[in-house]
Amino acid sequence: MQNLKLNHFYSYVNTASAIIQSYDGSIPFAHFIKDYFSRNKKFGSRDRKYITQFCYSYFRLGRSYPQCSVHQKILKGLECTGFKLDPTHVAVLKGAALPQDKPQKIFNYDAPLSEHIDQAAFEQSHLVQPDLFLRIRPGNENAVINKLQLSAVNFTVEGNSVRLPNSFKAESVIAINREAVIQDLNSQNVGTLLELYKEQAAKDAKIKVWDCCAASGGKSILAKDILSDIELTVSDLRPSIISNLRRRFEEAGIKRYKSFVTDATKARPDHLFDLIIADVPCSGSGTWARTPEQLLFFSEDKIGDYAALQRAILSNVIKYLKPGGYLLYITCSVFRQENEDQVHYLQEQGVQAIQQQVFKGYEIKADTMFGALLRK
Ligand SMILES: C[S@@+](CC[C@H](N)C(=O)[O-])C[C@H]1O[C@@H](n2cnc3c(N)ncnc32)[C@H](O)[C@@H]1O
Repeated sequence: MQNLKLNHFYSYVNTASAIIQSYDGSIPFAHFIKDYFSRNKKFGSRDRKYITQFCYSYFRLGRSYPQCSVHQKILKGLECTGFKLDPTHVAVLKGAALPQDKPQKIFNYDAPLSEHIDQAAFEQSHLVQPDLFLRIRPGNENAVINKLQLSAVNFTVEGNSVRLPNSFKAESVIAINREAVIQDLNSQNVGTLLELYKEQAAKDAKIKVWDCCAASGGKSILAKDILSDIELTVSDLRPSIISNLRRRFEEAGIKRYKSFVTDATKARPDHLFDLIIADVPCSGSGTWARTPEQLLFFSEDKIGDYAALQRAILSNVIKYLKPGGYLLYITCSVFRQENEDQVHYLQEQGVQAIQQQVFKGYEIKADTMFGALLRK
């Protein structure tokens, strides 16, 4: 990075600035910039890498420096993310100065955060991209570790979690979904609540599990790996999501399950469940170090919309819990309204909280998640 020729540096700042100014937040920035490069073929892979990095450095500052130009914010973002700027770099600002103060409004929302989240540390964590994580599936520990060793990538292993550099193409080395799943560390750690369920739940019959917001089935595969012998039902809102899930389950070797397309606020499954997993749609605010454009484009009033949708899903699905059945509520949000307040709401409906926890990712280069295990 620091060997970058000055004329290239200036050109990348100008291009990143133009891209940022044409982006309106309506699609993820990763898709937007991919599309931009596919329309603008003159950029080689090195150019694309730098321009992308320059754009993300800008977004990582969130709403800090509202008085500054896009060029100033790109340079300040680079400085805050470890690029050593000298006066020749700053010359691209054509006489304007680089702000000297630290970024103050990276995560600039008034809504209260969940308990025990260190606001300052959480805010600063957005300057760093989280790592890539694999969860090794049972029985594949040696195979996965051997393959990673042969690939010469730098990695660390803790239990069955593997931490890798973000640029690593895991699918070129590992049979993804069969041997290991790509899953953020704290999404994996939510599994501790499934372990708790396993300790507490009756063991006399096959556990009936409904993953009511299944997406491509990350939590279902986790549940299958932890609870083993389950009768699994999955559902989500759109057919395309369920067909992705089917593909993934095939790779994962999960053959026996029921799937259907339904709105979980209105779903009417034909039987009751021992365990419902509600990994609900949410602000995603615990994951914005991966998608820092959200720091600029997410508007606070959407928190209430998500909270209302979550409540509608919860108030419907708890009807399909057996008496004594368990609910695993999960978000990747840091906002109290989507987390503890929803647990409180469930308690008001007569569902008892067994354990709730913020899985903090901001000090360990991972996402922040919230999970609660409740019992009807
Ligand atoms: C956080 S994601 C679930 C992630 C998934 N559990 C995993 O681990 O990969 C939330 C999912 O809820 C789905 N969803 C949103 N609104 C819904 C609704 N009203 N009913 C059912 N699913 C919904 C979305 O399509 C999305 O796939």
